[in-house]
Amino acid sequence: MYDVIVLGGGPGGNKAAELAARNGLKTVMIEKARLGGTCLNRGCIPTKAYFARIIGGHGTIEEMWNHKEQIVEKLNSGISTLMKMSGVEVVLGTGKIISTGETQIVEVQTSEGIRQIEGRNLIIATGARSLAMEFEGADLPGIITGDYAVTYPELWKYPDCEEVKSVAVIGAGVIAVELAVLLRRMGKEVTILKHSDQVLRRADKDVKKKLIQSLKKMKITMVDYFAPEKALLEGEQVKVCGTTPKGAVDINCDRLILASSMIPILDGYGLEDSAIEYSKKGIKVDKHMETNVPGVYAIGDVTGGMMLAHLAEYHGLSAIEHILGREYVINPDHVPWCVFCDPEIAVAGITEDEAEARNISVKVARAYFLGNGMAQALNNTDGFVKVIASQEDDRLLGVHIIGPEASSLIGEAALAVAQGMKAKDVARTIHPHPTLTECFKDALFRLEEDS
Ligand SMILES: Cc1cc2nc3c(=O)[nH]c(=O)nc-3n(C[C@H](O)[C@H](O)[C@H](O)COP(=O)(O)OP(=O)(O)OC[C@H]3O[C@@H](n4cnc5c(N)ncnc54)[C@H](O)[C@@H]3O)c2cc1C
Ligand SMILES: NC(=O)c1ccc[n+]([C@@H]2O[C@H](COP(=O)([O-])OP(=O)(O)OC[C@H]3O[C@@H](n4cnc5c(N)ncnc54)[C@H](O)[C@@H]3O)[C@@H](O)[C@H]2O)c1
Repeated sequence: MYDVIVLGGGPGGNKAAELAARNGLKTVMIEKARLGGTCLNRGCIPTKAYFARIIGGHGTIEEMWNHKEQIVEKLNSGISTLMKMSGVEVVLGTGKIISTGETQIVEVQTSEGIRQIEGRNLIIATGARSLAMEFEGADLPGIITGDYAVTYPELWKYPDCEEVKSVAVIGAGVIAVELAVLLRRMGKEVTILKHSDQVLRRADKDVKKKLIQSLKKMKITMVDYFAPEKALLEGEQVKVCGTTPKGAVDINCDRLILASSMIPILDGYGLEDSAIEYSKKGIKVDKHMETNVPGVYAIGDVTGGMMLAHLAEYHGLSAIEHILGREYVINPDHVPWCVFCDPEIAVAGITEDEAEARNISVKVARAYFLGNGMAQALNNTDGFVKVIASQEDDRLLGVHIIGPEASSLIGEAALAVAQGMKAKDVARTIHPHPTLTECFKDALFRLEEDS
């Protein structure tokens, strides 16, 4: 009998299994494909390997695919080693929940046959997939879903990628924006077909405005309020036909990427036949990530909401702490997130609009990278840091960065927001010179000047 069975070996499952085993719990993790899940094999890591090459300017397009493959291989074997060293037993095969209750039973179809595994606790970490779009022809060749788009050699690998001159992307979320920017910077003609007039719906309004300007400057075409009706093949090309409030729009492209949201995976592992509560938004959990069935937890993308690798890991921490009789509860306002486009975007805390919706009176200030010595030295001055603090008690509520190395800069802001620090105290924490972090400090001081 195991103490913990983890179903799914992505970032959520890996972290939960590692923490469980390191805390002395007898742990088994079941994975049907490759360790590392979406994040390592076709999500965060491959896209950022491309990002570093294409946007960071390290090396050529020719080297890019191999660089990505090497990183994925290296990290994949790193996870195997980590699991072994932590004392996690890894079972490769497809798991199916057979029963839940006092004892959780999962049956695993392995290459050697069926194995039945019993445990006191079960953690479901089966992830998400791209939402299937329902228009006619959505499954034609040349049409790719966002969750697997980085695995296609014809989009990224030289010389195969030379064949593809134009790409259209349906969606305007993080996946759509990141892929559109990478492909544009590789020289493709890129069209973003948007559901509304927005991009990155959860981002701050000034950041969105700046992002749209940057996308236009890059000559990425955007079509607003596009509703796809059908797709057809015209020779080697895909023709997407749809409507907008201004009339019919047809787009011809070599490849079409469907990136209009990810949805939790709720089928294929016995969830439907179990007593575990779920809706199409995901498996329902409480603040400890426990489902309605005591001893059964769900973490990561399968719970819906914000789908982020780091959040999946912290969900894992929350579940394991609860199993150990301790508590770690996540405040959704304290989950930072980043978008690896050009300029980079990073967020900690809430937006001005969210503050307004909650009747919180706020003060807001900005500082621009144009006035920052290190940004000037890096010749990368495009963007700003926007800070939002409570008018009442000066608590830092939100930090929104669009600019150089935004994703590396957000850690400090995430700490300050999560710890409920006052903007004045963060500003008075000495920031070294010359660094990009001074732009954050400058925005904080400006908050004092403006109020
Ligand atoms: C293109 C793209 C880029 C992304 N970039 C970022 C980023 O930069 N930063 C970020 O934070 N997030 C990013 N994400 C999101 C991130 O990948 C996910 O939030 C993260 O992978 C979720 O982790 P998870 O453990 O919940 O699920 P997953 O990583 O999806 O892992 C689930 C695992 O469960 C396994 N599994 C499923 N069913 C079974 C079964 N029945 N038996 C055995 N195993 C099973 C699957 O094979 C898979 O390995 C990106 C996603 C995509 C698609
Ligand atoms: N850098 C990162 O952290 C990173 C990178 C990629 C993905 N992710 C995560 O993965 C998850 C999924 O990303 P995503 O981009 O699919 O989702 P998302 O929720 O960010 O965006 C979905 C987008 O698709 C649009 N859309 C919805 N229905 C549509 C339709 N019928 N036609 C056209 N557009 C439509 C929405 O308006 C929205 O802009 C997110 O939670 C995201 O945070 C994170």
